[in-house]
Amino acid sequence: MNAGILIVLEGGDSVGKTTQSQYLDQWLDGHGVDHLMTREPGGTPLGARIRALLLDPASGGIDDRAEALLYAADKAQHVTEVLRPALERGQVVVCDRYIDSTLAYQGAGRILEAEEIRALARWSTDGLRPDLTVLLDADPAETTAAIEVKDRMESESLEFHRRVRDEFLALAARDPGRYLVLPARDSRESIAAAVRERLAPMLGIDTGLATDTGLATGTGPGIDAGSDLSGPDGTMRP
Ligand SMILES: Nc1ncnc2c1ncn2[C@@H]1O[C@H](COP(=O)(O)OP(=O)(O)OP(=O)(O)O)[C@@H](O)[C@H]1O
Ligand SMILES: Cc1cn([C@H]2C[C@H](O)[C@@H](COP(=O)(O)O)O2)c(=O)[nH]c1=O
Repeated sequence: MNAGILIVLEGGDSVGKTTQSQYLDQWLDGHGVDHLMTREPGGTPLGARIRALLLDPASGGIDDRAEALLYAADKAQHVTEVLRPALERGQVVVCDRYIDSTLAYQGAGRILEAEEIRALARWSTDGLRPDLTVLLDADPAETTAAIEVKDRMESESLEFHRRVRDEFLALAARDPGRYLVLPARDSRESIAAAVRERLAPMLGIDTGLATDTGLATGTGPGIDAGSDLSGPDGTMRP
């Protein structure tokens, strides 16, 4: 039985998961919520080495099933070493990618047998499911295709990334109570506000304002230069 809450950010490559993780991290900090930010693949020392293998274009033609098993190994280690202990401590855990990435990329993207991939994902995570998945949705022609230097997964075809997107949307449609689906090319701040609005009641945060950022005016976020978090005068937007 977990005392904590597992929130997952999902979506295709370059849809803005890291950006939204940073907003969320700052909001949780601002409200004094004991939380942990992590990601897959690469949320453990072993996972970091698996991630490097999986994403390096020099790894070349990794067999599809070998790829699925490497992602599964990363998950198993991450659940045991990081996710379960944090949830048992009662922390709010925010994870950049989780099971749905396996179902979407290995299942739909690589066209592996869906039931086998589901079983592998369940087994590797020891049945640990997210409390909420935030799916950032965008046409990969606008996101993945625009990446200048691509890793091994990002280098897959547009058709591959379209299958991935369609599977993410299908997973969300099957279980709408556990998903928040947001258009990934809306403004960064409006996406962050929608995430906060959904999470506040789950976390018992009384924001007072739906637009609450959890940040004091004038505290600078560590978000990239493309961010629209700060207003024209450098202060936080309300
Ligand atoms: N809402 C948005 N609208 C337009 N551009 C955005 C938005 N959010 C983030 N970006 C930009 O898109 C790029 C990718 O963002 P980010 O790194 O957050 O995505 P990601 O999903 O974490 O990527 P990856 O798949 O590599 O992990 C960055 O240049 C970022 O500034
Ligand atoms: C967890 C997981 C990830 N992937 C893919 C998705 C991305 O292309 C990369 C991870 O890169 P990011 O910069 O962290 O987004 O790996 C996957 O295919 N299967 C998975 O289970």
